[in-house]
Amino acid sequence: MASSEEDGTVEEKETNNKKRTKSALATAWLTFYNIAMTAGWMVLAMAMMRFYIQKGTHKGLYRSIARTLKFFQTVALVEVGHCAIGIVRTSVIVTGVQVCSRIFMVWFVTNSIRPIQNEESVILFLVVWTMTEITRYSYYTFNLLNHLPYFIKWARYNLFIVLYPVGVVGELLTIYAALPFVRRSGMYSTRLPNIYNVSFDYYYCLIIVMLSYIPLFPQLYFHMLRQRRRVLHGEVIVEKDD
Ligand SMILES: CCCCCCCCCCCCC/C=C/C(=O)SCCNC(=O)CCNC(=O)[C@H](O)C(C)(C)COP(=O)(O)OP(=O)(O)OC[C@H]1O[C@@H](n2cnc3c(N)ncnc32)[C@H](O)[C@@H]1OP(=O)(O)O
Repeated sequence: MASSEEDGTVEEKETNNKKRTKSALATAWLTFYNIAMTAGWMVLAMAMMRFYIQKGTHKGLYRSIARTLKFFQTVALVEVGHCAIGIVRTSVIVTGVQVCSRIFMVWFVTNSIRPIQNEESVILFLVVWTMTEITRYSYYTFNLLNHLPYFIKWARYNLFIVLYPVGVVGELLTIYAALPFVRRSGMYSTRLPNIYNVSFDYYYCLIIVMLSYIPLFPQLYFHMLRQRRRVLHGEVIVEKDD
């Protein structure tokens, strides 16, 4: 009896030690990740400002920052992994939609369709993304270090009220501007007849993506409003599981 109780205690201690090591490792990784991402988006912000000050135009700005943008936005895919393995308390679906829509905008719209790279709408969503990400990653970093200045917390849970819709407008206008080129060039499309007997039209795919903002964006926006109430006003929010 005594020995089984002792065994239980040893097992409990081992489990607790494992949990502590796991959570220390997770915290160390997340701190490193968030610092690197804050730095990355700050580099992007500075590169955009320098370009605009030197050239006096937004034309060519996208190409000048494309590599850095593609790198840091693509790396954000690991955030879906963070949710999946449970080291951050966020929904895989919410994070997945957010990250995938950004990656789609970068790789399959802005980067692949050169004629739209100088559109003002591209600059609009780039500026908005940059402001959002600098605030978001600095919030996570300071929060993990338990030294969170109130203005960063305030910015994280207030700026999105304006930035989120403005970013979405920039993204939608960019896709809209891409439509005529995609229709003319037939890019990423296959027409029948072909050996696979499959037809795909990227033009209609882009229209479907634009339409999918109607049901998806409000969900992300209301999710953030709930997070805002929870963090700034201490409300207890019960969210449905994934
Ligand atoms: C394949 C094609 C698909 C196309 C589909 C198209 C449809 C798309 C429709 C939608 C379009 C959206 C487009 C996006 C546009 C823009 O981004 S515009 C710019 C403005 N954007 C924003 O302001 C949105 C910002 N986005 C987010 O904040 C996130 O992406 C989020 C997932 C929505 C955030 O949600 P969540 O993580 O739940 O909120 P938080 O409060 O930040 O975090 C919750 C808890 O998790 C902790 N945490 C999360 N990440 C980290 C981390 N990296 N490090 C450490 N901790 C983290 C966080 O601290 C919280 O913890 P607790 O306080 O303990 O709860």
